[in-house]
Amino acid sequence: MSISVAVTGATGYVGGELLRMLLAHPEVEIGALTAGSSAGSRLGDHHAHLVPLADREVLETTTENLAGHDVVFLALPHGTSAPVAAELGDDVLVIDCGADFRLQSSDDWSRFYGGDHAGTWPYGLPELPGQRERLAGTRRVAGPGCFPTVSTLAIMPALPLVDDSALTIVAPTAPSGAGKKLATTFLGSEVLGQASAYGVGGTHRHTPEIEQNLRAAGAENPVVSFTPVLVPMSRGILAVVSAPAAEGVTAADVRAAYVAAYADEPFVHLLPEGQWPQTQGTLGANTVHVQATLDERAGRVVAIGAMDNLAKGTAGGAIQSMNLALGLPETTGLTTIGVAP
Ligand SMILES: NC(=O)C1=CN([C@@H]2O[C@H](COP(=O)(O)OP(=O)(O)OC[C@H]3O[C@@H](n4cnc5c(N)ncnc54)[C@H](OP(=O)(O)O)[C@@H]3O)[C@@H](O)[C@H]2O)C=CC1
Ligand SMILES: CC(=O)N[C@@H](CCC(=O)OP(=O)(O)O)C(=O)O
Repeated sequence: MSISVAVTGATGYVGGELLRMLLAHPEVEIGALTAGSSAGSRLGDHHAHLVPLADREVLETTTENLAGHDVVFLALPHGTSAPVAAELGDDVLVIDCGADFRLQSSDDWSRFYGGDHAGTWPYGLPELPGQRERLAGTRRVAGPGCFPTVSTLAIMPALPLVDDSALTIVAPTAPSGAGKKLATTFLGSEVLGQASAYGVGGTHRHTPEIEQNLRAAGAENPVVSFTPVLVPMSRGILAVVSAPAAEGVTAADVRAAYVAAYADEPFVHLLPEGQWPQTQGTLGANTVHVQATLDERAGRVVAIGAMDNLAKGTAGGAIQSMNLALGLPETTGLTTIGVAP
């Protein structure tokens, strides 16, 4: 089986990570590579690490250039994906790495993004209950935001054990989450050697997406206070999630819930008791490392997830969804092996 794949936004961070991972996929043949203003350049001018593709020309993102592929990944800025997707046939598997089709509520879309809501596609987080079935055979996938993936997987098993109306998430994150254009405008002197919170006070646009996921995972009335924190690293997120424990919950209950939930998940790695997730172990891998416990004194469950925002957080997760949509084994071409030190 050879699946022809086009990547739009190929010169960006997500496009580059998609191509790095697709090069390792045994069933994939890499077709058109497209972008915006950099059309006409060589891919190697943008991604020196993608040696096998260095001399490939970057094409314009047009319907003609995307025609004839089995799969089209959209790694474009918010609002750019919907018009491109509208021109692609229903038989083509289209996977959007941006936000255009993630939210179910048009009110949430208006409040956090503004403008018209393009619609809702099957959501590319296979670990949510029933989601593998929804992704099987689909020809449209909305790839999740990076904070929603790691936060959801960190706290999901504990939801029956906590008050889900009082969740807090504080998540140190890498500037690469902002994309190449923005990340290269951060001054080194402003990012190196400091940490800075942003999107404070319930304003970050991933807040409704996280709550949507927690509802899908069984939470009745999830209310999340989410604060991302920019820190000096090239990739990675460490999501620290906590919520009041329900009456009578013990540390053993918390551990048992995580063991049961993740025993068979290929890409969620529950660490041995007492070992806490670090971003480094996830770099370049399609994994989330998870640990949780009970803070008995404060009466809260504390759960931590580490993830590479570009790997499982975007490109790897998108390829995992591609595998499911096409009926391939879910793990095909995806690694759980990170990079260290
Ligand atoms: N970075 C991350 O960690 C994550 C990103 N995402 C999402 O993935 C998508 C891509 O993000 P990222 O790679 O970080 O962004 P980048 O800014 O790094 O890359 C954007 C890409 O889109 C291309 N592009 C920009 N405008 C247009 C246009 N009008 N038409 C065609 N191509 C265009 C750019 O091409 P050119 O160089 O020619 O301008 C570039 O290839 C975004 O929707 C983002 O929200 C999702 C989860 C995590
Ligand atoms: C550092 C930084 O700016 N990170 C981004 C993460 C964006 C992301 O992961 O996803 P989408 O943009 O596709 O929603 C942010 O906070 O918006």
